[in-house]
Amino acid sequence: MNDMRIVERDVDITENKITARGVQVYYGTNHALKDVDVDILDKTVTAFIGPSGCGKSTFLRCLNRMNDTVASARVEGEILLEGENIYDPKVDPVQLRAKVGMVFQKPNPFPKSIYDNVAYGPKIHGLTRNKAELDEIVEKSLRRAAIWNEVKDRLDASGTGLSGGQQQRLCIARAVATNPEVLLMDEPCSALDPIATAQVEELIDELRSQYSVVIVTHSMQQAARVSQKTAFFHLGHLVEYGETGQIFTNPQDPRTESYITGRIG
Ligand SMILES: Nc1ncnc2c1ncn2[C@@H]1O[C@H](COP(=O)(O)OP(=O)(O)OP(=O)(O)O)[C@@H](O)[C@H]1O
Repeated sequence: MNDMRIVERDVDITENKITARGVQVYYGTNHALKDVDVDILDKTVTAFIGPSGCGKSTFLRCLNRMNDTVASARVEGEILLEGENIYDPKVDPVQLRAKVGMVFQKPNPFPKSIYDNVAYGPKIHGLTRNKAELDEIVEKSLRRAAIWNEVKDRLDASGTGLSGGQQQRLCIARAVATNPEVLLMDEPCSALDPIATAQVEELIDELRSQYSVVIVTHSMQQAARVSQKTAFFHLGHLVEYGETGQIFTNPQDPRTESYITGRIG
């Protein structure tokens, strides 16, 4: 793949956060993802785009072993997080998911207080020694998710009582509370109105100063607005990966061109 060579040439290898090589995913006999190679960079937003059913979410879920929870799913190949194989039997998937956090399509706060939603991860992973440290992490995470000012006076209120956009930012606060290295977002704005979408997109841009962010989106406009790198998937193949501007203005593969010009979808 030409674009892989461009990335390898232009980017200092130390900036690589995740390296995937020869990744195959099967659901029973359905070969859903075929021989995917990609380098996901640190402090970068990478968008996964492509028509429905092409394997975007499947690949995203490989990156924190969420596919482990699907009985029929089988993953082959190699996925390295900072050089370590995340599928090594020694790796605890729960610990992995603290390092590679995930935000889902539909905001899914726990039916607990706003405070407890954010405190949950640091508590189960033993990241704090006392209440003062936990308070500090909760505040820092809510600030990072740009929702602190809206909730600071009602931290004991239920997370499920917030608006959809606030719930999604609360879920982002929950994901960053365990100090992850990578944030995976599966269509994080699809249940949000345009104002909440704009807020979350702005937040994604801010988050990239600290994390490697990977976002699955159906919206090419969103991919163009928020990402620096884009990967185009089609029928289980990663067809093209490169600079977002280049993918949208000068795609190298005719399938990418057909998709971005609306001829396949
Ligand atoms: N839990 C599952 N069990 C069985 N097959 C699945 C499962 N999840 C996905 N698949 C299959 O894997 C293929 C890729 O699906 P996937 O959800 O990854 O695509 P996608 O590009 O994210 O699609 P969409 O944009 O519609 O969400 C499809 O053929 C789908 O039917």
